[in-house]
Amino acid sequence: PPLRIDVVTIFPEYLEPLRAALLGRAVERGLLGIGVHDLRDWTHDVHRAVDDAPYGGGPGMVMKPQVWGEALDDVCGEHTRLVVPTPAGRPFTQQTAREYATERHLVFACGRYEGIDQRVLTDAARRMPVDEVSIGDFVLVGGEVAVLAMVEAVARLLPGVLGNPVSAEQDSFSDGLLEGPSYTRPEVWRDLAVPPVLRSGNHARIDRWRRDESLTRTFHRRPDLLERLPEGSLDKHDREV
Ligand SMILES: Nc1cc(-c2ccc3ccn(Cc4ccccc4)c3c2)n[nH]1
Repeated sequence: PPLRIDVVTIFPEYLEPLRAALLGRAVERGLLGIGVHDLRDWTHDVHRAVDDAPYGGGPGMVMKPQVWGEALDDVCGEHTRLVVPTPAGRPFTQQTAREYATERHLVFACGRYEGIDQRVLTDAARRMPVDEVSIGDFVLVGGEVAVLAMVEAVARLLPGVLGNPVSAEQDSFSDGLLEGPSYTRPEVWRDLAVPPVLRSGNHARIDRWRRDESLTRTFHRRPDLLERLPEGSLDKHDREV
């Protein structure tokens, strides 16, 4: 059965982009299921309160455990992995996306304010795997944008979602290096010419040139990725680049 994704948020409209374009069509074609739920549907008070002041003081508000507990009781099932975006999370990487693409059911809990009462995650972890994940070392206002990014990264790995599956394999991060530059017509644009090797038809030379571009770009922009390459990833020529 296709992967099912549910998102719980106080701003369901923030997740509308999941209904558009490539992802929207994949849902229409039954390649994955997406449900978006308004957290306030699980409130019982007239003000539909989802937040309260933090114990111990400090700025901002914290999301109430009771409301989240009831929402997750309804939305999560026996095959659910709960994913909670947070600045304090483990890094979400392409490897994480690959793992999530093999799951049966992902529930994304979108926090706002200063976050969700920690007991919600502690309680959920009694029944299901719970991942607190960060999409990068920058601070957002809530989890919704992080969920949009993660859902897109996961969905594109699902069979049939991308037009040309090959490009998912030659991912920026599949050989551990950054993608090099890309070019298309015209051959000269604002007096800038396409690198002649790409028009040579010599595919061995083209592949070597592209790999050299990837190595150079990775060395300059993400030297950390070069440290983490598996042994033997770089041949003698690579090292000379
Ligand atoms: N990678 C990443 C994730 C987030 C994120 C995710 C969920 C929430 C829920 C509330 N906030 C605001 C917040 C700001 C600072 C400290 C604590 C909470 C969130 C931020 N920011 N950056």
